[in-house]
Amino acid sequence: MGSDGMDVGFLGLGIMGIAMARNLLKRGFKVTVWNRSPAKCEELAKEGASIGSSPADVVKKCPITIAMLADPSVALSVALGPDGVVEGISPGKGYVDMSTVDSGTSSRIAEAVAAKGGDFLEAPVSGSKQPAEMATLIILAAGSKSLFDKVRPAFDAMGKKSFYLNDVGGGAKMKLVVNMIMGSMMAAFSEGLSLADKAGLSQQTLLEVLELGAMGNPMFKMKGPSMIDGKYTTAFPLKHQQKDMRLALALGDELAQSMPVAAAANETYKKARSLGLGDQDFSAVHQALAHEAANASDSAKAAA
Ligand SMILES: NC(=O)C1=CN([C@@H]2O[C@H](COP(=O)(O)OP(=O)(O)OC[C@H]3O[C@@H](n4cnc5c(N)ncnc54)[C@H](OP(=O)(O)O)[C@@H]3O)[C@@H](O)[C@H]2O)C=CC1
Ligand SMILES: O=CC(=O)O
Repeated sequence: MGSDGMDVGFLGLGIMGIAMARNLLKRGFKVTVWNRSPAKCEELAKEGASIGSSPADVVKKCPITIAMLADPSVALSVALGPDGVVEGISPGKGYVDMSTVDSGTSSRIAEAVAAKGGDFLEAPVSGSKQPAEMATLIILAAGSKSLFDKVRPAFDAMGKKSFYLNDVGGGAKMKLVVNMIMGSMMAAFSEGLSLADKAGLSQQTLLEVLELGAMGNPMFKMKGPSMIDGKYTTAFPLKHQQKDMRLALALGDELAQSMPVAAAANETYKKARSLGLGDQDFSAVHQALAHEAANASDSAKAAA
């Protein structure tokens, strides 16, 4: 399916949003963008985008508006705040929020959009900076089925597979489960690298052993070598991974689902944030463990 010159609004040009909006432009969509920091809009304007003056302005200009924003409080303020999305909604307009948020946030936005006669779809994505650039995201949509069908060409321009997961909440919850697993895996991987190092083993050999067996996976393969070098170039900011752990744990609380592994991993991400690592890649959780190790060895020296 092609774009047929379809008009789409795009709010939020962070690491993910700028790559996704760029793919829409490349596939022939007419894109109107808005971002809190205007410099990023200028960058896309050079590639053919129009710039809206506020979220409400973008929604008024476009039949469908997509958002990719930091977290629940930002998603709520951009949707419901002054000059926000809901101010621009009128019957027939569609709003697609692709940010990773909890289902309660999504439902509040859905209700406000519906009250103005609009359609709402939540559509968080699995896949990081590179899949966003390569248009290979996995899209986890839920909400209005007719809006899902209408926005499908745009999803196809940004991703490799789109799931329709029924009522609002289905996409948000699926994304949180997936990222809770990813965050726990990364924390365990970081502990393993640190333990191997302390045990006098080659971390490089550990990577090779993992890769050859059933635990081999693209994430360890891609992130492992730079983690060994202590480099954490941001693709998925650690502060967002910790937000996802927190939201997944809240879902577990609500459903009385025991999640001891995720709870322990969350503590490590919190520690990493407290060390000022929130804007680095989530693999910098490895640094928090190195910090613990350095502190432990300082205490041992002091006690000796
Ligand atoms: N990076 C990744 O690998 C992935 C991220 N996600 C999720 O996608 C969403 C976006 O992620 P990502 O692009 O990495 O995040 P970034 O932190 O790079 O971008 C966040 C976006 O939110 C905007 N924003 C932040 N605070 C405010 C505010 N107070 N008011 C208005 N706008 C604001 C930023 O604007 P400004 O430019 O002005 O700061 C920016 O456009 C998050 O929910 C994240 O969890 C999902 C899959 C992968
Ligand atoms: O949310 C992050 C991702 O890589 O997916």
